[in-house]
Amino acid sequence: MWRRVTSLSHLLSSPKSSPQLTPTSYGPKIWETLSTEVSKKSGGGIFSKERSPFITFVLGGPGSGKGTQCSRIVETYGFTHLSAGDLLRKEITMNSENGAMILDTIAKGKIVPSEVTIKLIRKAIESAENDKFLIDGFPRTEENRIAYERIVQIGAEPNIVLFFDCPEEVMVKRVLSRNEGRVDDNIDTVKERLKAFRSLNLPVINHYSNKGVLYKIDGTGTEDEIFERVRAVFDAWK
Ligand SMILES: Nc1ncnc2c1ncn2[C@@H]1O[C@H](COP(=O)(O)OP(=O)(O)OP(=O)(O)O)[C@@H](O)[C@H]1O
Ligand SMILES: Nc1ccn([C@H]2C[C@H](O)[C@@H](COP(=O)(O)O)O2)c(=O)n1
Ligand SMILES: [Mg+2]
Repeated sequence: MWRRVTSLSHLLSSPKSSPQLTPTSYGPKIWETLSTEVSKKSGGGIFSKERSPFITFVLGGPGSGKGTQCSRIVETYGFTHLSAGDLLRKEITMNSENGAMILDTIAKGKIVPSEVTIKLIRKAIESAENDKFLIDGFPRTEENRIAYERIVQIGAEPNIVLFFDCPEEVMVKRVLSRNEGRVDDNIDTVKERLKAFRSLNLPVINHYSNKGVLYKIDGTGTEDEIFERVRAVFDAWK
């Protein structure tokens, strides 16, 4: 298991309330004890004492650079990258049972019901052998977050939450220059996605800030400059 080895307090986002749970306040030993107790009582979430992976949620508005930075983290630190958006888009491509509903929702810049997204994430985690995951673009809403906590049960809190903080005009410019044929990369849908980000995702980000696990990263500058900021977080764990 990765343990934090260096102080990161200068990177932690300011908590909204106190007292705070900081990453050091639940070190591996106490964690193992708690996991065992919960495991005896619970009906079996996807993690167990034998398997409690290191989970990083990667959050930020549309075009804030989540996917780009996740690729760099994968290369450097060996995480498995699970993008909620990519998992949903795959359902559209495969013309699955929910494919049409997902397409309609994404095209409108809205959020897909949590039970659909969580099933895809669950399946992806269960079929991977890695013990380090980057879950990109999830949880997007409080409903997403609660759905995750229900299926995970043990270790419901992520170890780290990265938040790429970026001005809206920079995000819009990046999304509109992305040339990947995404149905939601147009100005009308981007406006809706920004609205959804402000009203639904910011409360989730605040939740993790209050829990003391949020690392707010300046998402402006070049990809290399941003990755240097990301490295400061991951190099402090091993
Ligand atoms: N630092 C950067 N400077 C300029 N362009 C960037 C930077 N980081 C990413 N990009 C480009 O901006 C676009 C959006 O980046 P990316 O796909 O990583 O964002 P995202 O947060 O995953 O967005 P979404 O939520 O829409 O999936 C991409 O075309 C990417 O190549
Ligand atoms: N938890 C999620 C993640 C994504 N979606 C939908 C809505 C997003 O606008 C779209 C694209 O996601 P992205 O690739 O930008 O992360 O996918 C969702 O409903 N729930
Ligand atoms: Mg992305």
